[in-house]
Amino acid sequence: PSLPAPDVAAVAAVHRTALSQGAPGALTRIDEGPRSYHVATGEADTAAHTPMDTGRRFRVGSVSKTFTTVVLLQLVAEGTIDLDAPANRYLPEPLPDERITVRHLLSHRSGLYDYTNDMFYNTVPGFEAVRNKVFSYQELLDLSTAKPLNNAPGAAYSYSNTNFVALGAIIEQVTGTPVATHYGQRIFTPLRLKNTSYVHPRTTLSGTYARGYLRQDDTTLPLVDSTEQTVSWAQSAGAVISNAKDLNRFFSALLSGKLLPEEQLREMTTMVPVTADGKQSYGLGLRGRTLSCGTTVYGHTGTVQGYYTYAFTTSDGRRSMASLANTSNNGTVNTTLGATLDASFCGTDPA
Ligand SMILES: CC1(C)S[C@@H]2[C@H](NC(=O)CCCC[C@H](NC(=O)C[NH3+])C(=O)[O-])C(=O)N2[C@H]1C(=O)[O-]
Repeated sequence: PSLPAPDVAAVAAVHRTALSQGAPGALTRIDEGPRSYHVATGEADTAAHTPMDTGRRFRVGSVSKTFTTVVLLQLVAEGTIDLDAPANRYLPEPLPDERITVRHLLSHRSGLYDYTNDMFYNTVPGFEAVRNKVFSYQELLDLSTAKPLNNAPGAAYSYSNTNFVALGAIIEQVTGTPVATHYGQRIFTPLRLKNTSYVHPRTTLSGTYARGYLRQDDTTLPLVDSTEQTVSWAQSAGAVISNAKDLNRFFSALLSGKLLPEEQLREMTTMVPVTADGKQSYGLGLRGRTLSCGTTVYGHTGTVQGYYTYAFTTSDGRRSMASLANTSNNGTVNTTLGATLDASFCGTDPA
């Protein structure tokens, strides 16, 4: 069944609301076959007063988790990794519970504590303390395993960056190759994602990009320019840089079966509800959202200092949308930006 046309006016209204709530700028790009729709609002750089445009690159945060999942599941398809094996079979140093499997990591059911809870408890001091730091995977895993598991492995969904740091460590341990090489060879190059990169631990963005602005916990204080950082606290859990066109191409290719064999795509899109209303779900490195019109879209969200991202596509990959607001530590903006999904896929503003 064909979807109603995107409501571009509603997308623009969502952007205006996000700006009224503190975002310097916002962009949304929708792609459907040869057609693309562009909405850009506000500023990409508040010092230079550079207007936002939909071609600009940005830090995608946890949307990186879906890229990591594609690499991992390609290794599963190649017979290198067994989804239901203990993660400890593939890690250089063991996690504290042998029952944690690779699948638990991909579905946030391992119970591993998320070290960013402590790292960013105080938003700006926490960020300033790590923005130029380079961590090893093991240092991040050690921060997590210093705390008890949130739940017994497999017993519950508990989202944790630690899971995708462990998966990055597994990829590098079993292949002897950095994740950056796998992202490039397996995804960026074949899909011609010319505006997508993994440059950890470099702190700068290349090409044309949106600057990111972190709101302080004391919201009366000015925004902090958080554009330059290593994102070493996240790496395979959050350090990819991309733009809206590339994210749309990535998620369309993924859901239309161009990146994974059928068996692995089926595993990835086997969704488990994670909200009481069942409208939000998680599969393997993939979020599902059932929208106001009943359409379910698949993708991921991202929160990294100065950048909120939504990147989703339809179950057949025919229509994709990527939205960015260049601020963070502002839950109101993050929730508001999510309404671009309904405007883009349901053709209505849910308000
Ligand atoms: C589950 C999430 C929301 S959090 C997770 C990951 N991002 C982080 O873990 C960063 C957390 C701190 C970010 C910071 N917040 C604070 O410092 C608050 N004290 C800010 O807003 O810039 C990502 O991305 N995921 C999002 C996701 O998957 O959507």
